Order: sequence, then C-alpha cells, then structure tokens
Amino acid sequence: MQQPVIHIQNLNHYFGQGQLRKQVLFDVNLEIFSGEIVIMTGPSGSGKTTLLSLIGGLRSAQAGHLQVLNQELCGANKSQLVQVRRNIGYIFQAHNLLKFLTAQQNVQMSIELQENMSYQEVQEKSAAILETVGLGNRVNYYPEDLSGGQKQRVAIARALVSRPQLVLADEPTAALDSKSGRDVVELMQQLAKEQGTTILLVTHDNRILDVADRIVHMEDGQLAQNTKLATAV
Ligand SMILES: Nc1ncnc2c1ncn2[C@@H]1O[C@H](COP(=O)(O)OP(=O)(O)OP(=O)(O)O)[C@@H](O)[C@H]1O
Repeated sequence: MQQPVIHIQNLNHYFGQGQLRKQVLFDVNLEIFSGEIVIMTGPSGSGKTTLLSLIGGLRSAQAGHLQVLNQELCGANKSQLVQVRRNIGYIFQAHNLLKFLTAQQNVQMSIELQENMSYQEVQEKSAAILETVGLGNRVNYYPEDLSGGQKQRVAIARALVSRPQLVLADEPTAALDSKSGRDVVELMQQLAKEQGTTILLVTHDNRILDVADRIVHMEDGQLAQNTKLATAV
C-alpha cells in the first residue's frame, strides 16, 4: 500500500506554560497521500495555521505522532526539521516576496538555496516556471510593480520551482479578488497535477473548494474527517 505523505495520529498541541497553558489541537488524526489536494476549512482560531506550521516543520510538535515525508517530526531535532522543510513549498496569505529582488530573482533564490545547479540552469528554470504561471513578460519586474494576483503567482512559482513533494498553502487567495483567487488556485492545481505534488491548503474562501480532492474541517482544535465536497459547499 502507498505510504501517506502526511500521517498524523493523536496529535495534541499546547501553547503557553503553567496556568496559561492552553490546548489548541485535540487528538488530531489525518492521512494525506501523494498527489492529493486537500483543503482545510474551519472558523478563525480553530487551529488550522497551528496544524499547518507543525506539518511544515516550522514549529516543534509536542505530543502524538506527526510523520511528514517519512520523517517523524514529534521529537525531531533542528537538522531533521530543516531536512523536511527542503522538500516542502510554502505559500502564505501575504506573498512574502523580497521587495528588492525581481520576480525572477525571488524564484531563483528558492532554487539556489536548495539545489546544486549551475547559474545558467537556475536562470532557465526560474524563467520557465514564470512563463508557466503567465509572467514571462514580467520576469524583471519588482514586486511593487506587480498586482496582488501577479505577486501571488510569483510566490507559487517560487514554491513549486524545486518540484517539492508537498506544498502547504495558508489562505493563498485571501488578499485577492475572486477572479485572481480562482486563477491562482487553478494554477496551483494544474502545476501540482503535472508534478505529482501533494497540496494541503487552508482557506475561508468557499469559491475555491471544488479544486480539492477532499475537504477536512477544523473546529475547536478537532479535525472532522473526509467531508464530502457536496455537503461542504
Ligand atoms: N503563538 C501562539 N501563542 C499562544 N496562542 C496561540 C499562538 N498561536 C495561536 N494561538 C492560539 O491558538 C488557537 C489556534 O490559532 P490558529 O492561528 O491556529 O487558528 P486558525 O484556525 O489558523 O485561525 P485563522 O483562521 O484566524 O488564521 C487560537 O486560540 C490562537 O489564539
């Protein structure tokens, strides 16, 4: 049987110490397989971003089991977390582009950090993916000269250029109008299907739920499983 890309069992998470200690994730269980697009919905404060940051190795998992790309992250050390992060692409609500780098340089940086490649190859790869996301004529633009949707497309190009096995996206359409939001997720879907990437996407945006293969719902730190598309919309 296929190994899940993400395998979570009885995951609990707490913030704060002593009397201020507060549990925010309760016995979370989730399996996500290669090539799946899973959307996580749920009210504000329910724990979605916390779960995403644990899966992404951006925060240390405390209790339970959290296996990502065959690495147990509960109790993992710094270098194990860094190793897992290398195989994950991140897309956030705010695109987080570096404003003093052009679109192409922003994308290039992500490859240079990860792979041993000649400068020419890096340039070719970054130009090619910007072309794919429809920004072939904007490669030398700085973020401030791009629209919100264009900046988010650069962020997608940056997250996917190294062909990560897993992409984690937190509200990638939040800052976009409905047309740009739709374009951006369809692009993620298309690139992921081409590259066999697994996507876990957190959103409040009901208009994009149909790109998911599966929807899971977080409520008060608990994850409801396998919501059917038809009932969730
Ligand atoms: N660093 C932190 N320290 C203490 N409490 C935190 C911290 N980060 C989040 N929390 C709390 O954990 C709970 C879950 O927050 P989280 O950001 O994961 O929710 P969310 O579902 O992503 O919300 P939103 O949709 O508004 O982004 C909230 O009660 C929040 O106040």
